[in-house]
This record gives sequence, structure tokens and C-alpha cells, in this order.
Amino acid sequence: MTDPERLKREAAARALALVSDGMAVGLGTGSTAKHFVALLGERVRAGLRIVGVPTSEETRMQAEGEGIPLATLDEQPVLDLTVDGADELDDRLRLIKGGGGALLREKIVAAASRRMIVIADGSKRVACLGRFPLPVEVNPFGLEATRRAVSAVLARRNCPDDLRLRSAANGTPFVTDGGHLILDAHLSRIDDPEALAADLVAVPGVVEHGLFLGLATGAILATSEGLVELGQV
Ligand SMILES: O=C[C@H](O)[C@H](O)[C@H](O)COP(=O)(O)O
Repeated sequence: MTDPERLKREAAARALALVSDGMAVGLGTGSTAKHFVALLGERVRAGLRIVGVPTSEETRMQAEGEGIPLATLDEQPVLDLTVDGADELDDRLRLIKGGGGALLREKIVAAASRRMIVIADGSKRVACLGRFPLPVEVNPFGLEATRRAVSAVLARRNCPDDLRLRSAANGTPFVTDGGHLILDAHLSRIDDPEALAADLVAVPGVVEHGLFLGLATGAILATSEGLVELGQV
């Protein structure tokens, strides 16, 4: 296992200790959450009784393969704990997510959870959000009009107007599990995430954005010097 993968696994293993019998657990998406789902699968096969709610089709398929009992969020609308990765986080537990395109379901699941624990390697911790491009999920209808409205928001917030329609590996537009498109906003820094988030959700056509504010309750960061915990873990 490479060093980054080992660190992700360590963070996931620490989060696994938070799971106990009878819990409803939100299962995140991405390469770090993938370790958590794999480790959770081992525990389930050893007798742990939980139900998982996946945040993407990718995670659903992995969890099914691991033999983890699953429910939809409609069947299980309140979750005890969600464990998910992040593309960036600051010391106030504000996050950028959606590098894998799962931000909408991830945010709905996180908001339905009593606790949301972020697992990541230490490189994801930043002093100021925005180095990672901010995903903005949009309805395909009226894409150009929505793009202009999002650009206007960025201009008002003194952010660079660098919006790029995300492409899939084959060059066609990337389509989310919900059938939407993603505009990645290359901003370098976000001085006021709360204000930007409020402006973005007010744009008709914007389905969701990757700023997760006030959702994470704790974070487990794996560094080469050991685990660092932020918030309540
Ligand atoms: O849409 C993807 C998710 O928000 C991921 O949690 C995020 O991109 C982090 O992924 P990774 O653990 O692969 O860095």
C-alpha cells in the first residue's frame, strides 16, 4: 500500500471504532471512504449489526459487495453517524467536497446525521478553503444561463471567474448520480465561504455546491506523525 493509501486507511480504521451495534451509518464516497467501507465490511462479516446508507451508486455497489446491509435515506431518515472524506477542510471544520461528484447525496446524508466525521490524510487540511476547485452542481436545463449567473456571483464575491464544465474520462460532460452537471470553480481562495454559499444556493439552476458548512462534527486526519483529531470525535 502506498503512503497516502496507508494514511487514508489509518484514518478510516480510527473512524471504525465509532461504529457500534444497532447504528444507522452514512457511507461516504471517494478513495478514503472506500477504505472505511472495506473495513466496515470486515466488521459486519464478523457479526457487527448496522445498516448503511450509501452516498453514491459507487459506494452502494462496494457496500453490497462487502455484504453490508443497506437502506435508503427514505427508509432510514435519521442516521447516527456518517463517515466521509473531503477534498479540503479548515480548522473550523468547513469543507469542500464533491471532487468525485457525489456532493449532493453526501450533503443530504450528512445533514440527516447526528454526527458527521471526516476522514482524510493531513494534506487536506488548509488555512483557507479554495485551493481545491469548488464543485457547483447544476441542472442541465439552461446550463449557459446558470453558468452566467454563477459567474456573476463569483464577480460579486471578488473571486476569479474561472468556471469549467467537468468532463468524464471519455471527454463527455460528467453526469452526477442525480443526472446533473458540475461546474468546477477555480478560485484559489474563498475568503467568506458562508457568503459565497448563500449566494450560490440562490441561483436558479444551481442544485448544490461543495461547501459543507456546519455539517462536520469532527475530523480524523492521518499524518506521518500520527492521527490528528479536530472537533468532537
Ligand atoms: O464527491 C466526492 C467526495 O466529496 C469525496 O469525499 C471527496 O472528493 C474526497 O475524496 P478522496 O477521499 O478520494 O480524496
